[in-house]
Amino acid sequence: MSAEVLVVDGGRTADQAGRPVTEVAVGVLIDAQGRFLLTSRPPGKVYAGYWEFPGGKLEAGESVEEALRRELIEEIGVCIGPAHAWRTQLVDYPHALVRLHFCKVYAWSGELQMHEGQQFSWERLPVQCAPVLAGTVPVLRWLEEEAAAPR
Ligand SMILES: Nc1nc2c([nH]c(=O)n2[C@@H]2O[C@H](COP(=O)(O)OP(=O)(O)OP(=O)(O)O)[C@@H](O)[C@H]2O)c(=O)[nH]1
Repeated sequence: MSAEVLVVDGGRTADQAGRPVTEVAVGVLIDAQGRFLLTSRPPGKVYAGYWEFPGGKLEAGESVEEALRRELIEEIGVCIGPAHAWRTQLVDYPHALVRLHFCKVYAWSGELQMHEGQQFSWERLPVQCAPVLAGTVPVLRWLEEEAAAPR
């Protein structure tokens, strides 16, 4: 769990007081070879073309796991097994203040299908795709830390 706010684009001080927080469920899908899945943000969305972990906003009444399961079916065509809550990160973008709930996922069914015109890549550290979304960068650091000192 991280209490720090990541402030992105604009060079302002964290001005999150009073802004609504958008809760976002994000999946770190890890395959049998230890690779993780990154997808590019679809055309037409903010930060289109930037690479991120797949996921999306919680709808009213949804848990993080429910939202993640729904989003991944909608966006990449796979139905996930258990979502293991891992870390959270508050990110202050000019367009939104988001709380990212990162979950590790080791099991899913179905073949990857990019339903929104994204690209996908199974990655290892250091990642080869660029640019990476600012809110994704801390996750890569956490993965590095875990690789250096497995829990
Ligand atoms: N999915 C995802 N979103 C991230 C990550 N890192 C990060 O800062 N975000 C931010 O979290 C928010 C997620 O919104 P989204 O646009 O993907 O969600 P969504 O599919 O529900 O959007 P919609 O409103 O178009 O339906 C965006 O502001 C995005 O910039 C990440 O690794 N994965």
